[in-house]
Amino acid sequence: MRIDVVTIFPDYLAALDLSLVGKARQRGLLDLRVHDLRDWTTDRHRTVDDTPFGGGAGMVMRPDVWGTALDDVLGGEPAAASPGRILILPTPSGEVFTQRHAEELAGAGQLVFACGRYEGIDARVAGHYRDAGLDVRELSIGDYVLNGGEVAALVMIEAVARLVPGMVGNPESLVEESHGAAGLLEYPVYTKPPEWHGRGIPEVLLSGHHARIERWRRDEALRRTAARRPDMIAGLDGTVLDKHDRAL
Ligand SMILES: NC(=O)c1ccno1
Repeated sequence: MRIDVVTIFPDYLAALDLSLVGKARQRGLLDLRVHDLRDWTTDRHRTVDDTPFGGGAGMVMRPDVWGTALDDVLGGEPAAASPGRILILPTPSGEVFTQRHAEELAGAGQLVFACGRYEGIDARVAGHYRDAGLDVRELSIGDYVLNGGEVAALVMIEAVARLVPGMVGNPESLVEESHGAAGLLEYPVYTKPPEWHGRGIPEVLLSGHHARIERWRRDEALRRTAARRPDMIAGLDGTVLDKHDRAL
């Protein structure tokens, strides 16, 4: 998978050289490229923004600079001729990014993140590439406002990259995670020492009885989800909950 990030703060993406994503880059699992938007400016001040039409506070990022940058990063072909490519604009006004998005995006050939700053990117940029047939997503990582799209891009890249085959050592570890296939939050986990500040381990986890352990973990996942995210319980497919679950 190729991931491109276009930003006026390339150093913000330095974290992508670390940990799992960094190792994946070294192993050739991810072709991750960070671009400085100002490299596509033509004036000596390397201007990327201007005042908003209609007035108002702040500045808006120019469509002409973004257009030349994205045309280059998208390979210069007509965008529509490139299936498997997705242009992502992180924005607080976007659809909320979820694990389902991460799973879908992990199957793309190329993700291009356009990180806006100031009051955002001129709306014609998204429209131009959408009308050209490119899959354009305006996505938010949550109901709050950041100073730019870089942190949101980091969050989405990590959530996606870890799902790319070969990224995590044991793919099994992805199965029971929160927001995974079961549609629940993950159960509580414990490790050594067996006692800590007078707190022990749930007995069942020491029993070696796998069926009981599995049942306990599912019960805890259901209890935790019902307590913290009742909306997720409401959204469960009716066939997911068995008689025992419903009795909890
Ligand atoms: N909530 C967000 O994803 C966001 C992106 C840029 N500013 O806020």
